[in-house]
Amino acid sequence: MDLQRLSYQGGAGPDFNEQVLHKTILVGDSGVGKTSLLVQFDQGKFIPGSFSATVGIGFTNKVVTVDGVRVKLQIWDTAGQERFRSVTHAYYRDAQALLLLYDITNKSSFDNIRAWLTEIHEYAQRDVVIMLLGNKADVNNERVIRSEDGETLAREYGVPFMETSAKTGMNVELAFLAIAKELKYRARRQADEPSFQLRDYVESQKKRSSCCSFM
Ligand SMILES: Nc1nc2c(ncn2[C@@H]2O[C@H](COP(=O)(O)OP(=O)(O)OP(=O)(O)O)[C@@H](O)[C@H]2O)c(=O)[nH]1
Repeated sequence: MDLQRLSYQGGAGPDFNEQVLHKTILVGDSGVGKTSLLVQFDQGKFIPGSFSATVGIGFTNKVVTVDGVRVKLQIWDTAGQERFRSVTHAYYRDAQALLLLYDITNKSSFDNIRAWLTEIHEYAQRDVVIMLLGNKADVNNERVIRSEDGETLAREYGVPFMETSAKTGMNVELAFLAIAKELKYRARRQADEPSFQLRDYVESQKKRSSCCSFM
């Protein structure tokens, strides 16, 4: 998908520049739906049609409100193709969060998750927030990766997991808001504030929306 159309300052408000910028990066194989996920989150729409691979990297700024606090996310959309890997690695280092996607209808995109995690551990900060997303959950009839397989892999690496659909919007907002909540908690934690566990939060929110799951 064409990044030219994505690189603008979305959701800016009056105190936009006063806030801490939280850099979040979308990674995963080419075609898993990174650009589509970002467009769905930012613009609430899905652009169907032929697939056009991202070239290079671009970002969208988005301000979200969590627990009454405005959190500014700078969301970077990377190209999944191998030939851009050295470019995207350079962006990992100052990322606070990484959303790692696979496509539930594409086995190799799931098999490659371990390699992505190895790269992330090599190039990103040790305490980077990672979330695993199994995208295209709307295409259940072409599913080759069971939801439990995603859960098991995520548990092995100690990261939260959910299935999403950039097409229907399923869990898209939840994924970004959960990341924003974790980043807000880390940046502004008050001494008397109870600790926030991202995985527990994601699990509780998934249960609440289990009415709409595709499994
Ligand atoms: N049905 C369905 N199709 C999707 C979904 N997400 C993305 N697609 C389609 O999958 C194709 C690839 O989507 P992109 O968002 O361009 O994938 P990408 O991960 O950004 O790919 P690269 O830019 O090459 O890294 C497009 O044809 C999208 O319309 C989804 O949740 N459901």
